[in-house]
Amino acid sequence: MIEMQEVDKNYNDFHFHLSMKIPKGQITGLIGKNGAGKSTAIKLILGLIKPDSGTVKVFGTPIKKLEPDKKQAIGVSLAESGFSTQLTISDIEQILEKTYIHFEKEKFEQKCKLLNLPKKKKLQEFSTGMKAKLKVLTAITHKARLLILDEPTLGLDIEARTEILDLLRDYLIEDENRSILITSHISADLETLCDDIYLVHNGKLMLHEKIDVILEQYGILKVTKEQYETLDKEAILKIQKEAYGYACLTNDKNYYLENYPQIAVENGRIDALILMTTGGY
Ligand SMILES: Nc1ncnc2c1ncn2[C@@H]1O[C@H](COP(=O)(O)OP(=O)(O)OP(=O)(O)O)[C@@H](O)[C@H]1O
Repeated sequence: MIEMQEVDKNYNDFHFHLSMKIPKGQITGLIGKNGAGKSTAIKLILGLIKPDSGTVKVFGTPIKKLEPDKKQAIGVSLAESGFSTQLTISDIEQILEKTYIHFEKEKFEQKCKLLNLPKKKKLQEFSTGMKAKLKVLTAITHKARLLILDEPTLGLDIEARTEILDLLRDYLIEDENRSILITSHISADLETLCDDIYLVHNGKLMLHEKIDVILEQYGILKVTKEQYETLDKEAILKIQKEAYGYACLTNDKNYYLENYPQIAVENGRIDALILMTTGGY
């Protein structure tokens, strides 16, 4: 669905370099702290900015050369909705109807009701949650095969986040060949949604792993200075100094659970992974 090969983009002192593959039927999470390069990746994929070198293909073709019907098969949700704040949902519905050949009007209206989105209010009167839901809704209601979502749950409370994640799950249930690329800076939401995770930091790939592997095999060992001295460090990826001793990131927690029963081992969670992989030594 998406293939990014050895792509470079330089902004003053920020150097982005990434290769990434998003196959059919998979939800891929692109995660990293603020300023890691997530939006840069999305803009490169959508052809909104040009790479300095490398290639980006969507459906096997550089985005600028995509035929119109293939462009219609991409659903996008970016930081800015692209709609004037003077518009209402009724206005937007008409725009979507004219823009997309496969616009699903009934589904759009039904979901607006379900999500309590008012049809007659102008966007400028919408809350953050309402705007976020509308952005995702416009991306999923024209039978897109690929969704590209930049921080769709940013700044939302748990209820609004759950509603958005449910929309995305329903979208995938409708057709298992669909794919989603979703970015987030710190979010446990992605653990329940994604199949695959790319973790970026300072424009570079720090980790690419299946979510199942992260949850089953990654862990953080909490060790005292004495325990640290005798610890087998073969499967330790990162070490961080703590008040009690050290926190050690491993991709083989079961080895430590079996061989060092006295050591406390926390399960690998995405938030902890971001902190450990981008800090420590
Ligand atoms: N047009 C631009 N000109 C110069 N620098 C830019 C430009 N766009 C982005 N950058 C820089 O690129 C870096 C990565 O920004 P990017 O928006 O991709 O990060 P991000 O991971 O999406 O962050 P956030 O979670 O805060 O949205 C930042 O240092 C940013 O200042």
